[in-house]
Amino acid sequence: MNEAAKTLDGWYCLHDFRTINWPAWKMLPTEERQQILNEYITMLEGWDTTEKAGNGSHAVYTVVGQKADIMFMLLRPTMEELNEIENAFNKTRFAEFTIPTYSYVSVVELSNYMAGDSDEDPYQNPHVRARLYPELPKAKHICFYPMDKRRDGDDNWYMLPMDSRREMMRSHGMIGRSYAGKVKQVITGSVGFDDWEWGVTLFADDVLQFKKLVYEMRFDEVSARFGEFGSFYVGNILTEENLQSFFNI
Ligand code: VOV
Repeated sequence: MNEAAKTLDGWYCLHDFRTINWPAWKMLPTEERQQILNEYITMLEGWDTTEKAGNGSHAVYTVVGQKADIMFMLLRPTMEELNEIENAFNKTRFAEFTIPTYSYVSVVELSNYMAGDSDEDPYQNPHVRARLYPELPKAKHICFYPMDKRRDGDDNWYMLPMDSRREMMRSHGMIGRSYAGKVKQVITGSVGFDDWEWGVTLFADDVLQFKKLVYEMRFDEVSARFGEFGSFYVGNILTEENLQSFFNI
């Protein structure tokens, strides 16, 4: 049997995409809209408390285009907690004015392609921990898409020997590293959890860097030969400061 890459797995991850039912939202009296927003803000403050305690992280972005209006990215130590947050959100009054459009379930993942030989427990390494249990950056922009590695005839990633895969991942990592300080990536594994094999979430203050990075990677063998991609979602951060104007009618 071919050697499977070993993964380190961190926090569980839910990407939740919603459109806003603007016609219904518009029908509400201003005061009621504000009450609903206050309840929503209270929920976000709860998430902030969890984040500050180091027990999870979250990101809230508006989505450009018609695939969704807002997206939540939630990280928690267990699948149960993700489900609890999802259910709690669905029971808020605010959720009554949202329509789910897409969701993605995964877990923060690091593979051992780049790992050196060491006897230490990687889960105790602070650098590894910072990547498995990340505080999501408050970057201006987010880009999310799911992807697979191809399994088709001669282009079957899963039939390649470990050394070939490692070599290609090294090249992938080199391109990625040249975007250090411009794009931060969070790779989440979703084999057995959702319809694609990975979720790719990118954060940047300059939105154009997403296009440059993804385009450059298309010429790199691992993406050129083996990458298969789902829908792309791109958006802008929804902070507490711009939340009022976003929901204002
Ligand atoms: C922002 C830059 C960036 C950087 C630095 C980076 C580096 C690295 C390293 C070093 C490694 C391997 C070890 C590990 O950490 O797991 C990976 C792993 C991975 N990547 Fe990556 N990647 C980036 C960015 C980055 C992008 C933009 C994409 C999408 C590809 C594209 O064509 O659209 C991607 C995908 C992945 C995936 C799906 C995996 C897991 C593959 C597997 O088979 O297991 N990735 N990645």
